Amino acid sequence: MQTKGSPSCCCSFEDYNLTTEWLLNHTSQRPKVAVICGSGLGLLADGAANKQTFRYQDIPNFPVSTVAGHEGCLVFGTIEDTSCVFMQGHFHLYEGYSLCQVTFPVRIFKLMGVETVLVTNASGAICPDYKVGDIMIIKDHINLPGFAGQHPLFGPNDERFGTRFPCMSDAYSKDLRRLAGQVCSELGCSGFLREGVYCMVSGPNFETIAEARMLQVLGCDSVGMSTVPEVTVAKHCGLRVLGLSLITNMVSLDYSREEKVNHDEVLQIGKMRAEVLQRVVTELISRCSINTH
Ligand SMILES: O=P(O)(O)O[C@@H]1C[C@H](O)[C@@H](CO)O1
Ligand SMILES: Nc1nc2[nH]cnc2c(=O)[nH]1
Repeated sequence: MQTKGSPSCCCSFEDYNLTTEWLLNHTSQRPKVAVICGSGLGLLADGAANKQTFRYQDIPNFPVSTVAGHEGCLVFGTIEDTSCVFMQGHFHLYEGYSLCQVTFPVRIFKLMGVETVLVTNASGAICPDYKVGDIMIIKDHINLPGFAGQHPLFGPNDERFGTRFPCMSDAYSKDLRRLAGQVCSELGCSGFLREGVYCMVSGPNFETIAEARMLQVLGCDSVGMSTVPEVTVAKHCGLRVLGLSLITNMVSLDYSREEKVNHDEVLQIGKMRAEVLQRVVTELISRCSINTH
């Protein structure tokens, strides 16, 4: 596999197979659900039993995490009867990875037999009604880097994974969104639960005020630097997807605002909501297997 920064797909089917075989030979778990933990949300794996952990650096072909709040571990475990895999830390374009590398684990999960992917992230609120600490069920997304030619499915299409022109109008499973809403209200989260549109920008800088205003006009409720490539690749290869975004800060839409967002604040809000998010994720997974596509 090529290293950082390749413009289109740099991973061959053999690369994916090699990593899949390695993992299948090193764990007896056969995960059905994969959870991708966003910034500061690695604790989501704590609800699993029978855990087995691999560091990314020890897994052949796996990228490594370079950002604070991303532990860089793949954790296998079980929640009730469901075998799961958790990514404690995921990869970003701004780290210098190609989108093929960013999304590499998703295809590994597919080859391992995963059927459902639960993506989580930290994002800033564009919608002025949102509050810090809100949990937003992702209803839809805007792939801003994709508009500019940074797309994970660029290059020759491998039909073994999916079609050349995947439909994205139903990227986030309606059934899973409904289930997430139910679980959140049963767990007492209705007061800080939202459903909205997530927009990906490449980062690493946070938005200028003019950019934030543009995103608001475009219909975005929140903005972050991840998730969309993973969801696109997951949908391409037929996985069903649920996305949960933790609102960690309000994005400035006004030149008079004095607050300045920073990554430490993002991680701090992650810590504040980690426990409740963990309960939501654990409950969702335990009910996932009895809810079909
Ligand atoms: O990895 P996610 O998308 O959860 O984290 C967001 C985007 C940046 O990585 C980081 C900025 O604080 O938070
Ligand atoms: N682009 C972007 N990413 C974020 N991740 C967490 N907060 C933010 C934000 O305000 N903007």
